[in-house]
Amino acid sequence: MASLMVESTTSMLDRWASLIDSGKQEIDIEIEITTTAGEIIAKTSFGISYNDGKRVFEKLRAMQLTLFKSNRYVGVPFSKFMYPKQNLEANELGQEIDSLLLSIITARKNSSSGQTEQNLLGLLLAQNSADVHPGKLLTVSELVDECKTFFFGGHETMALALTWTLLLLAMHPKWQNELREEIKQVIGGGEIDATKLAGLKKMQWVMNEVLRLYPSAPNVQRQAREDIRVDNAVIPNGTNIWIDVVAMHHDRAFWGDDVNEFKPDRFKDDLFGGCNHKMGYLPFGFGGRMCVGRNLTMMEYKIILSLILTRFSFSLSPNYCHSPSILLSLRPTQGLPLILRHL
Ligand code: HEM
Repeated sequence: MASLMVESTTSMLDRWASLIDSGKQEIDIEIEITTTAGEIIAKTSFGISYNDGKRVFEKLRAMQLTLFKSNRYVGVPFSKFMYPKQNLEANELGQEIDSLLLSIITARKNSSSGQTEQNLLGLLLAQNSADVHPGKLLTVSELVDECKTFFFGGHETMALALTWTLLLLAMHPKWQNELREEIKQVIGGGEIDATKLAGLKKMQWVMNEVLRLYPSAPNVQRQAREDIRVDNAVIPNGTNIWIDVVAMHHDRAFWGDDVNEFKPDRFKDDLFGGCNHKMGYLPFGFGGRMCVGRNLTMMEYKIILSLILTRFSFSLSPNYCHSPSILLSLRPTQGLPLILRHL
């Protein structure tokens, strides 16, 4: 997987280099990184090219926009009658996405190398045979659902974590230099060796701090399975609960007076960044449903950021307009224009 990540990132950075050489120093980083993260998940998880996955991404994005308008009413009785147009659109998009994914799965099943490929889809198909798990097979619609979660969950949150990182590093050039120094010491000048990535400790603090200030998954959902008493309030069985991660990560009572400052070293000696509540830091959720992609995220984040930092320095464009907004994920709604320079 690491070599596929390096390949996609390098072609993005070569494109940036050509743009700079042709006199265009300002680049909208958010679009660039989202496209590259999409290409990486398409290749590493499904063994397909970005162009083949592109239609799925486009439909998923359209569905995200449609659902966002009505998603606060998930679980509210009769809510589907409140937004009939959006619900109809979302249903149609859902069916189109299902059939696109189904055609990817069918093509893989029918290909000679399909079930032996070492990517998520290859492994899912190989495991999903009666010889390996008698009686416990996934249905086709469950396979489609798994693929959908990975397609969507596997690139946007990741791309946003990097986008917010580049914003904060552009605002704190001291941290760009600290990370460059660390990359030099840990990785050296040659090709990236994935086994050395764990040594990038400061980069890990930076990632943790970025996900604290701008958690790309801004809330986590749960459903009460029994009546739950919290002080004097009772949350009735069956209630859908949205846990506001952004609010918790910005709570002065948990983090202290410097809560809104970018201070990666708060994670230096503490995995929870000095938060005084054991459930106060939840960028990847918690418990049995915690993000299954978090180790992959750390690897991809470190590879892409190392490659960027060793080729370019960057600062914020005067055209940047700070507008974080929740559209299922936490996004910079006006993009992230940066001024890039060759190192
Ligand atoms: C910065 C990057 C990422 C963030 C912030 C993030 C965040 C999250 C969060 C908050 C959840 C819900 C956890 C819960 O309910 O407790 C989740 C679930 C999930 N994530 Fe991620 N994620 C990231 C990257 C990825 C990647 C790269 C993949 C796949 C390659 C992925 C796949 C999934 C899947 C499949 C689930 C559902 C797990 C389940 O329900 O059992 N995520 N993620």
